[in-house]
Amino acid sequence: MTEKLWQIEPSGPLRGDVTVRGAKNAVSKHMVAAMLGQGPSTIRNAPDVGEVGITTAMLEHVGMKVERAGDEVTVVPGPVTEAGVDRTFTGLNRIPILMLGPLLHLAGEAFVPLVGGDPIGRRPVDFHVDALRAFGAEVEIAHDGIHARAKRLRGTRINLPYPSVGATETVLLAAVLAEGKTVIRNAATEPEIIELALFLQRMGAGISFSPDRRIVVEGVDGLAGAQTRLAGDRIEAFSYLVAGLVTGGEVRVHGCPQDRLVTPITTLARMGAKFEITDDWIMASAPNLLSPAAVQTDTHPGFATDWQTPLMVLFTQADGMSVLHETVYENRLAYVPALQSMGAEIEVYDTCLGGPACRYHDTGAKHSAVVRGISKLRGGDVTMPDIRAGFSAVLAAAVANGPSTLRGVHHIERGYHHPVEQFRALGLSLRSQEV
Ligand SMILES: CC(=O)N[C@H]1[C@@H](OP(=O)(O)OP(=O)(O)OC[C@H]2O[C@@H](n3ccc(=O)[nH]c3=O)[C@H](O)[C@@H]2O)O[C@H](CO)[C@@H](O)[C@@H]1O
Ligand SMILES: C=C(OP(=O)(O)O)C(=O)O
Repeated sequence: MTEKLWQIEPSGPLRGDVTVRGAKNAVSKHMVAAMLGQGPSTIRNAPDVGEVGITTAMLEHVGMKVERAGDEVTVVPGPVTEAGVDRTFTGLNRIPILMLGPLLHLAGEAFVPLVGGDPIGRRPVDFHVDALRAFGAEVEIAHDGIHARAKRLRGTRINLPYPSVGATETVLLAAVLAEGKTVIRNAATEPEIIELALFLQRMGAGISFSPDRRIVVEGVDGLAGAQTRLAGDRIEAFSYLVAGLVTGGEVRVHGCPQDRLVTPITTLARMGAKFEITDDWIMASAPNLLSPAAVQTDTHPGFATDWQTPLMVLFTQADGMSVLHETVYENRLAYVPALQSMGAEIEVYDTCLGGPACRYHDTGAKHSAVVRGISKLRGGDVTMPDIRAGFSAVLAAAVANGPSTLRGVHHIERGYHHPVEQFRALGLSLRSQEV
């Protein structure tokens, strides 16, 4: 078995232009929604990432046709040939759980294997299961996945215990073709949810947004195919802006609208970063040493958990003690030992630091961090545990004193569009090797 690894030499300030495409999750979810159309749907500005390949194979397995041409993905719905996602997809990503609702609409029954995604917490799917049961589906949880059955889903009232992104999407995908009205309370409002809802509306769904995290869906009898162009990935955009800042350089990110980055731009500006923002691009630079900060991750419009890992590396280069409180996933600081092994002075705690108590306050989960800057980082040999932690390892390697070897590169390739080319264009000495 060969392993791909990246050899990184610190190369001074990273400078230049990066263009981001749509988010890995957004493409996959639009593809799942497209299964419900009575004609083909086309999704533009799709990134060239591993995640799209996985989701393509899942859709093809159940009978859909998927065509890729440049940055376009076209889904041509066909009769469901297999009312379930194959067990070979177990653990590959989190998309199968979103296919339950659509498969129930199309085939009256569905099986999905255990979902994966990054190992950043327990990530249960109880909200999804409870919601589908509320729609009238019979759902049985087996050791290897979830079986569901329903003649016709009926609109219902769902009050999510937490504004879960995935569960809100499960409800949307079930509600659009359910009989009657569905009201989702405590819905997630992340830009990717709005983007998916707009696409469903284009397909003919009856969706309205109400104040206080409430979404109302009037079920319709059929949906048509639709076309859309995805907005740029806000996680990727933020990560490259930080790549410039952390190395004392300046990265100009194209393709991600400013309104997706309001919160982290303000966070970085409070630390002393200077921004130039136009309708087409955003550029960040740090003329002086950055100040430390206290940041708590949260659901939208708060500071997203997926922005946390690059910020942690930036904290190691800020002038003083910073605090990070992760409130979305209990195990999302599991990558900290890798940064510590490269010299980062970070301590993790099981208490809620720098913000009010969160769901994890008495669980023993180490979900707060205190970071001492400026930490002198040294090169290391690090295995990436997940996609966002992987990006932080690249940033740490870029500012370290000495070369680094990074393993587990497939995590980054699952979601970042052509990362080797992007980093090299910014001036990073990065050698990709199969060993
Ligand atoms: C494929 C995808 O879109 N991934 C994103 C999605 O993950 P994902 O949709 O899995 O994240 P959720 O918003 O559902 O999770 C938020 C919190 O709710 C909990 N929860 C969720 C569902 C459930 O049934 N029960 C439950 O307890 C989770 O464990 C977590 O603590 O949103 C996250 C939060 O913005 C992002 O970090 C991920 O990149
Ligand atoms: C956690 C993430 O992805 P997934 O939910 O697919 O694991 C992520 O994109 O940061």
